[in-house]
Amino acid sequence: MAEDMLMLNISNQESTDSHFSEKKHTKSSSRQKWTAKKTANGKRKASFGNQDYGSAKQRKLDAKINTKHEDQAASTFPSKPKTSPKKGQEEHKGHDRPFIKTSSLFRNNPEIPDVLSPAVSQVKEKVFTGSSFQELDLHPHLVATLNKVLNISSMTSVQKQTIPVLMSGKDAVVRSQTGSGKTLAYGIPLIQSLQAVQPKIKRSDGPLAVVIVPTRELAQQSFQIFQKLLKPFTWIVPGVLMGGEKRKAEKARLRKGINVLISTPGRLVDHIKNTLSIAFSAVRWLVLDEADRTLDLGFEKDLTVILNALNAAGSTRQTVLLSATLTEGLSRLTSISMNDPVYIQVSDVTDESVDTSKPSLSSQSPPSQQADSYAVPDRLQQYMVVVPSKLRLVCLAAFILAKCKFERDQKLIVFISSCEAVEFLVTLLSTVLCGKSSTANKQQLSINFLRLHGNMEQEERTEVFQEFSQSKTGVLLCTDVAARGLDLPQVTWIVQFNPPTSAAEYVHRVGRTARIGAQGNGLLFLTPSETAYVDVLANHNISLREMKMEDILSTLMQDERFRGRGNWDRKKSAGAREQDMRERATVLQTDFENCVHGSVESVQAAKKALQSFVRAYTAYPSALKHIFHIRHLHLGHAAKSFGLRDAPQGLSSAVTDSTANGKAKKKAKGKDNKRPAIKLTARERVASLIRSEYTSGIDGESKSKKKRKKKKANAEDELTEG
Ligand SMILES: Nc1ncnc2c1ncn2[C@@H]1O[C@H](COP(=O)(O)OP(=O)(O)OP(=O)(O)O)[C@@H](O)[C@H]1O
Repeated sequence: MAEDMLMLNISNQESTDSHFSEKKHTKSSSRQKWTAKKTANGKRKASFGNQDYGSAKQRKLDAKINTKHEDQAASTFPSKPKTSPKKGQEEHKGHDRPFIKTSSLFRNNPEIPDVLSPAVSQVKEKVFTGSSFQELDLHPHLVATLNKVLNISSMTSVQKQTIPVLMSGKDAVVRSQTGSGKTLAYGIPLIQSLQAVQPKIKRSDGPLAVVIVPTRELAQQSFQIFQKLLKPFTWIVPGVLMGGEKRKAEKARLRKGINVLISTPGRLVDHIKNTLSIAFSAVRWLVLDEADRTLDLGFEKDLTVILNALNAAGSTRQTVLLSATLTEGLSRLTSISMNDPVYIQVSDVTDESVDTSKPSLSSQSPPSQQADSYAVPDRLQQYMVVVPSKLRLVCLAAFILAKCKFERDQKLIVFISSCEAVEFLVTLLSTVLCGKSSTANKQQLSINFLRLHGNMEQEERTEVFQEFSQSKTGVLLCTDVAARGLDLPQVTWIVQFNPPTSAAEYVHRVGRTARIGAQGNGLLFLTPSETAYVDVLANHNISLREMKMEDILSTLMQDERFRGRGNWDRKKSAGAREQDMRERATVLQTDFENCVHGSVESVQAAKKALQSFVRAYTAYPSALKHIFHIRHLHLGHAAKSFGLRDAPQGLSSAVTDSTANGKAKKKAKGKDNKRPAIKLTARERVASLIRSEYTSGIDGESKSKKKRKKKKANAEDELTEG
C-alpha cells in the first residue's frame, strides 16, 4: 500500500519523486556517513561509511520508482532509437540489477546544437631556441647550476629575449605562452645581478628583490626554484611569505633577514602593516608574476600598499611584469611606476626567418598586434563536449574512467567553480567510481583522487600539491586556485568541468598541461545553452574540436560494473549499442544518486555544492551573461549533476519559511497548511538559492558562525589570495 502511494506520487512529475524516495533512502541507509576520516597515515580520506548503500531490495525499489516515473514521455535525446527489452529479458540471471529504464536521464534534455568552432589562425610560439646559456655573460656557477641542478642547457624563446633586456637594467613587460619558462626568464638575470653586488649581500640587508605571485602554491614553487638557483650563492637568502602560514614564524624569519622575498599580495600587505622588521630600502627588483591576475580588481588595493611602501623606502628598482595573457589594462599595469619598459612578446615565431633573439615588438610600444590573441602551446589538443546538465556527472565520470581505468599513465586536472563543489565531487566520484560503496559484485578500482581549493588548511594544501606533483597518475579536482603558474609535471588532461570566467583564465587553466614543448590535452564541458562560449574563445584565436558526448559515455560499455539488466546484443545494431550505453549511464547515475541520498549528511553536502555552483554561475562577468545566465539554468537538471534526484525542495520551503521570499509566501497562502507544498518557478528557486545560501538556516548554524563563513567565502575568491 505504501509502495503504491509512493508510485502514484512519483508518477506525477519529476519534481515530486525525490521527496519520497529521499525519505526512503535516508531511512534505509541511516548508518552511512558523509565524512572525512583520517587514515592511518594521517591523510584525510572522504568516505560514506563502510556498508552497501544499495541492497538488492532497495535497488528494486529504485528501479520501480524509475520505471513508473520514466514511462511518461519520449526522449528528446538526438537520434535515439526506441528500443526496449522484451519481457523475458527483464530477468537477467546472475545479475542483481533491476531492469533499468533509461528515459529519465535521457529525456527532456535540450537539443544538442551543432557547434562549429570558427576557423582561426592560432598564434604559435616556438618554445626552444638553439642557444645555450653559455652565450650570455652569466656567472659560471649559475650556468653550472642550470645545467646540473635544473638539467637545462638551451634557452627558451622567452628567456633568450628577456634575459639580455633585464641584464641591461631595463624594466620589462613579458608575455609568452604558458609553460615557456618565464620564471627563469626573470630568475636568472635577478640572481646574476644580486650575486655581483659588492660588498656582498648580507641577510641584514633585508629584501633586495620582491616577487609577488597570486597564489600560495605558486609562491612555494617559485621559492623552490630560487632555492635551487641560489645554491652556489649561499650568502643570498630566499624566503617565502604566504597566507595560511604562522605570522609569528614569518616575522622571525623577516627579522633574521630575507634577501629574495617571494610573497602573495595579501600576506605581504599584512606584514607591511604589522611587522616593524620589514624594510624595503635595499630593494632593487620588483617582479609581478601573473601580473594581470595580481592586478585584478580587489588586489589592486594590496598592490598600491606594496608600491607605496617600496616608494617610501626610496630605492630605485627594476620592475618586471609577466604573464601569458597580458592584454587588457596594460596601460594601467605599466603606469604603476615602471620606467620606460621594454615590451617582450614571443609572438608567431614558427616562421624560421624571425630572429627570436630580439623582442618581437618595438621596445617603446605595448603589444597591440595580436593583443587579443592568446598563444597556446603547439602540442596542446583542445576539445570541447556539449553535455546537457542532467548528464554532466555521468559524462565526467565516464571520461575519468576512460582515462584512468582503460588507459595508462594518465594524470588529470579537473577545474570546478567552487570549493564546496570540489569537496563534494571528489568524495562522490571516489566513492562510486572506486567501488568503495559498492555491492559485492563490484570490484574496487584504485584511482588517486585529490582535491585542492582555498578552503583547505594550508598544511593539507601543501601536502596535496606535493603529492600530485610527484605522482605519475591521478585526478586532481580543484578550483582556479590551481589555474595559474603551477608547474605540475606530466599532466595529460585538463578538464574544465565548469567553464572559466574569461578566455584568459581558459588559457591559464589549459596551460597546466603541454608545458615546455610536451604534448597535452584539454576538454571543456559546455551545456547546450553555453555553446556560444566557443565564439568567445575564437575571438582570442582559440579553436576547439568537438568530442561527442556519446563517445565519452561509450566507455561505460567496457565497465561491467555498470551493466544494466538489458541483454543487448551490441554486435547486432547501433540501436542496441546506444541503448546499452544509456542503460549503463543510468545505472551509474542511479549509483550516484543512491550514494548521495544514502545519508542526510551527503544530501546536505550535495545541496551545498549545488548552491555554490549556482552562486558561481552568477559570478560570470556581464560581458558573458548572454551565455552564462542563471535564467538558462534548469535547477532540476543541475541538481542531477550533483547526484540529487531533484532541485532541493527543503531549501525552497526553508526560504519561504523565512522572510527571504515574500513572493513564495504569497503563493503558499491558502494551500495545504500541514505541509506547505510551495511551488516556486525555476527562476524564483534560483533566486532563493542565491539569497539563502548563507541565511537559509538549512544547516542550523548560529548567526555568528554563518557570518564568519560568509566572510571567509568572500575573502576566498579562489583567484588571488593573501
Ligand atoms: N630553458 C629551459 N629548458 C628546459 N626546461 C625549461 C627551461 N626553462 C624552464 N624550463 C622548465 O619549463 C617548465 C615551465 O617553466 P615555467 O613554470 O617558468 O613556465 P611559465 O612560462 O612561467 O608558465 P606559466 O605561464 O604557466 O606560469 C618548468 O618545469 C621549468 O623547469
